[in-house]
Amino acid sequence: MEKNNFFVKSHGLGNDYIVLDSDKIDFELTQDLIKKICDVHYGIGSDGILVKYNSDVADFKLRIFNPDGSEAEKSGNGLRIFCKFLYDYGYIDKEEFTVETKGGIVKAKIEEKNRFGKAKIITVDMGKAIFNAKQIPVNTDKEEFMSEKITVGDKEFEVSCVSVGNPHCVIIKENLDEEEIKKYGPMIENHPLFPNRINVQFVKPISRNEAQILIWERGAGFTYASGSSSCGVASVLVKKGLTDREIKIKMIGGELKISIDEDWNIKMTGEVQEICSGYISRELLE
Ligand SMILES: N[C@@H](CCC[C@H](N)C(=O)O)C(=O)O
Repeated sequence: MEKNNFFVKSHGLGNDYIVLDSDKIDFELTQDLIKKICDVHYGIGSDGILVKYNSDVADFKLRIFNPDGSEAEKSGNGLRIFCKFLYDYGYIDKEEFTVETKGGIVKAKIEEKNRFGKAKIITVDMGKAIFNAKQIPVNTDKEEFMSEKITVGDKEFEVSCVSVGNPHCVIIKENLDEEEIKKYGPMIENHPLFPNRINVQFVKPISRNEAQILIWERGAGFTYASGSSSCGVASVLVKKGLTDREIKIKMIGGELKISIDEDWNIKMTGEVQEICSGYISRELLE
């Protein structure tokens, strides 16, 4: 196989990722190189990097890197973008297949194609919502960490934590303020309660089936959308009895449909779009 350092950049609702095939790159993806590739001025620019590997337990294996070089267990937009790449670039001709991630094996389904015959709307079975504090993980003796007050800088927040493969800290608000999440998001992400750091969401429930959210992503910062955040928020809203089990999560970048069954299995459906493809320059790699 030719190692030509081919990449594809796509976005899911403005949350953008670069996809690489581990068999087609001739460089080591170090933390410094990940930071450089994700930087919009010195690299290609993206909210993260997705790398394809072969799997022994699923059709494919995916590793997900944040722009600070850390590795994430799961990513909702990342998974839909990765599945589009696999389908569009002929790695698979079935419309349903499985992907191994650090946060578990997921099932994906291409629901709708665009006028070019490429994948457009994808559903991913994201796995189960986990509320057990140790598994999230949260540094606490409590069994779950729901509706708990924590102090962050000069402010107190009521937080509810959940894992959907990766960890989330959900805060229900009457009004959503971008400046506020940009100020407190990084402090909550790095709070001593969260040994693996955490993704942060501010949520305004709108109805039994809709909520608006703002996102501060672990390792990435303020993003326009996040699939796993949408799943985390929906799980907390259902657990608190604030919404039904079919919920539309609205973000700056667009909407995702989330559905959660009685056993806390989560399904996420939404769009993806390719931005560009190319070859990473030798000059960037040296
Ligand atoms: N954008 C993603 C989440 C990516 C991983 C996250 N930053 C983490 O470290 O857990 C999504 O769409 O889910």
